[in-house]
Order: sequence, then C-alpha cells, then structure tokens
Amino acid sequence: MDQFSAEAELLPIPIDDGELYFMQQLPLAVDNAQVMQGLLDGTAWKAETIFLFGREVAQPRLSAWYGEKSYTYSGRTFNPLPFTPLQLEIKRAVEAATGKRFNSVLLNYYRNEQDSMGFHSDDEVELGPEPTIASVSFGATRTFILKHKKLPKTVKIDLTDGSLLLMAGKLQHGWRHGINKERKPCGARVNLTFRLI
Ligand SMILES: O=C(O)CCC(=O)C(=O)O
Ligand SMILES: [Fe+2]
Repeated sequence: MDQFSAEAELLPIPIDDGELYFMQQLPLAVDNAQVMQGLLDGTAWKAETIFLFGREVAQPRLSAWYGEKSYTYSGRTFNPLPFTPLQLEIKRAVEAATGKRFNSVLLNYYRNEQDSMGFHSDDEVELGPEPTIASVSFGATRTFILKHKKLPKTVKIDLTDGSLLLMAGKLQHGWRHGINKERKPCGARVNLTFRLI
C-alpha cells in the first residue's frame, strides 16, 4: 500500500457538534485479508454478557480488550491483555495516520449479519473530556450509524475493509453511534477501536 495514495488520506466528514475523519485504506505492511485472519486467530474472543431488564444475556458479538490500562465500559471493568505484535503494528499505522497516541484497544467481532452493537457514546471519564477514538475495520462492510442526541439527525457511514474512522472533539457529547443487524446475509467483520486512557 502506497503511503501517499489518495486512499490513504484522512479526510474530514462534515458534521455538527463534533469531529469525524475517514480514510479509505489504512496503510499496512500486509493485506487486509491477512490482517483479518490474524485478528480472528490471535484474539482471545469472549462472549461478554450484559444485564437487560434484570436478566443476563450474551452480547450479540464477541469482544476482547487489549492494552496498557484497565477500563470501564458499559458499567463493567475490563482488565486488558497485553497488546499483540499485530495490534501494535495496526496501532503504529493508526498513530502515523492520525498524529494521535493510543494505549488501549477494544476489539469487536461481528460473526455475521445477526451481530450488532447498540447505540452508545464512548464518553467514559477515563477517556477525557473530548475522547479521540480511532476505529479500524476489516472484513464485511457494515453501516456505522450516528444519531444526534437532541436533533432529528442521522449520519450513516459504510465502514469498509481496511478503513479508518476517527472520532474526536465533541462528537461523543453530541451523538450516539451503533451498528444495526443487517437484513441481508453478510460475512464476518472485525473492528478495533483504539483509545487513550
Ligand atoms: O464496530 C464498530 O464500528 C463500532 C464499535 C464501537 O462503537 C465501539 O467499540 O465502541
Ligand atoms: Fe463506540
């Protein structure tokens, strides 16, 4: 992948109440399919549970937390595993592309069209007042949906294989985001959200 090709440009997506940037292809030393396979095989995937109306149910996806600091997410504290070499390589590429630093990553594995992520803001206090979160996707394209908290506004972004989405500024204050189930069958997708705690 050519570092200076148009695909590897981090471009702003105009949005009210926050900052959003998109890069079509994060420049990496190996191709996306190899990275995807490495992440599928080399991650300690877990079916985390959540409490829904007083009942414990499995989240509709698998996930794993890696990095240098423990972290509270959806009211639960995660003790991360140390970064793997592949994660460090992706982190290095993300830091080069964004000029930002990260020390943890949440990985999510959407096995098929039935897997999803509910609407939320990544606004935990550990992330600071204006969290900068870099989201890298591999595998099947899924639609990332942003819903404004106060206004009837929705923004949809196709997160394609190899893409990088950067959320920054007041975005987590103004918006929630999530991934809906798909009606049509689709393959597996892995997403990494790099964060600084
Ligand atoms: O899978 C995605 O693109 C979204 C992930 C996300 O919102 C998160 O990890 O907080
Ligand atoms: Fe999120």
